[in-house]
Amino acid sequence: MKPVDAHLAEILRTVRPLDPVEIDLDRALGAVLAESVTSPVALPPFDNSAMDGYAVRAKDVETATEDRPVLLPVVADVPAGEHAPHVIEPGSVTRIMTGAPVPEGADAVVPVEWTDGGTVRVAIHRPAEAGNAIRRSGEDVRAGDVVLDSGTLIGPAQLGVLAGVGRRAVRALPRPRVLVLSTGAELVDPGLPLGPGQIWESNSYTLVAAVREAGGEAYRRSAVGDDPALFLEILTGLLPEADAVITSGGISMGAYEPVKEALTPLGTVRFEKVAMQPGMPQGFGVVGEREVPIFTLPGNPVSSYVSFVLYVRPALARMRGLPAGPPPMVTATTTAALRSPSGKRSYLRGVLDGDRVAPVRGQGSHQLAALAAANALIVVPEDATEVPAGAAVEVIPL
Ligand SMILES: Nc1nc2c(c(=O)[nH]1)N[C@H]1C(S)=C(S)[C@@H](COP(=O)(O)OP(=O)(O)OC[C@H]3O[C@@H](n4cnc5c(N)ncnc54)[C@H](O)[C@@H]3O)O[C@H]1N2
Ligand code: MOO
Repeated sequence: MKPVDAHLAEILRTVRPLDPVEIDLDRALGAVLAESVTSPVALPPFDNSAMDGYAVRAKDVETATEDRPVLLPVVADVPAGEHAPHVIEPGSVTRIMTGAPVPEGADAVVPVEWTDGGTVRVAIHRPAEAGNAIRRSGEDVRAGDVVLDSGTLIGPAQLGVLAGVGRRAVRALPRPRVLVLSTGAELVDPGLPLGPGQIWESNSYTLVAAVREAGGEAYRRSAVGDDPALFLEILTGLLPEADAVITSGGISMGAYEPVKEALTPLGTVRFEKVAMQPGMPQGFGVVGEREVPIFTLPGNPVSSYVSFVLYVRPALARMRGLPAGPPPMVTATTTAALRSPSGKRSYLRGVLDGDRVAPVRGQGSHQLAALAAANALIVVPEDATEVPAGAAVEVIPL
């Protein structure tokens, strides 16, 4: 059987980062920058007020106290967005709002709370030091500064700075478009009634969600049936829109294995047994002229999700231009004894709580509810068949 690490290594050798494209800011969340972004202007672009209050000369208010406020005429109002250049003469002030340009001649802002709030004449009862509540031009970013390096993952704050430096679009690696196809004649979409021998289709829901969580855009085509020709027709029809394909089911030893039967003749997808449980039957390769990577995951629900975590998630990271490797692990103490088949790496479902992990009841690869109760996979190495309670184990948080 093929070792887990060898299977991942083969996948990561095959999968390439997507080509960068121009992406509008509104669609750029989760994309990875393929350019470094500089600011065309200083930020803030002009000296502006950090508070609502009065723009003053600090010297004019230096004697102000609660008992002996300084009385000054208010010569203008400066709301944010104002562009008329105001100048204050010694002994006068303007009203000013947060974000409004500081008038020429003023060197401090007195917050409204230190005044009587007057609009014609204001009584100021606390002095302000020069520079008080003024945000200087360029103190965030200078014109020409790099604000984001190439390779940066665009999250909410990065979108904010892109917009803040006036960018409408960026050159970036897009989020991979992933087609999720589930096969099986016994599958019925949730919401429809079950007939005899049928079950509700769940894998595509798990996998679509997992793709989205991993930064991809997912498209579902559920319950494709068990006919290899129809499977191939559907796959071929949807392939032009996909950067990667995930299938579930139809790859093991049964009489009706549509995925294996349809893809084996192409010669570009390999079906093999990987030394792991769950998830032993695996297939990986490329399809179509664009050599789109395809992950043919086993149909058992726990097997397909575990396979996603181990193989597809790192591959999507590589496609996005992010660091890609095995899932991060932490060490914990198992609260109960564990069993694992010899020669296979087990990924047991567990609940990780601090530095302790408890295996859940129900370790079958069909046990959806047990998977949903877990928040971690407990890794038992190939050479271990039993692990006593209290032993240290490696755990993959989910
Ligand atoms: N003779 C052998 N039989 C099996 C072997 C084997 O080595 N020799 N391997 C077993 C293992 S391990 C697994 S895992 C499964 C993998 O089978 P397939 O990938 O071909 O999947 P199916 O047969 O289509 O389905 C397996 C199981 O999962 C349920 N299923 C499938 N798709 C979905 C879905 N979208 N939503 C919910 N449940 C799904 C399906 O009803 C089956 O119960 O093969 C073993 N057999
Ligand atoms: O190895 Mo299969 O994936 O038990 O469930």
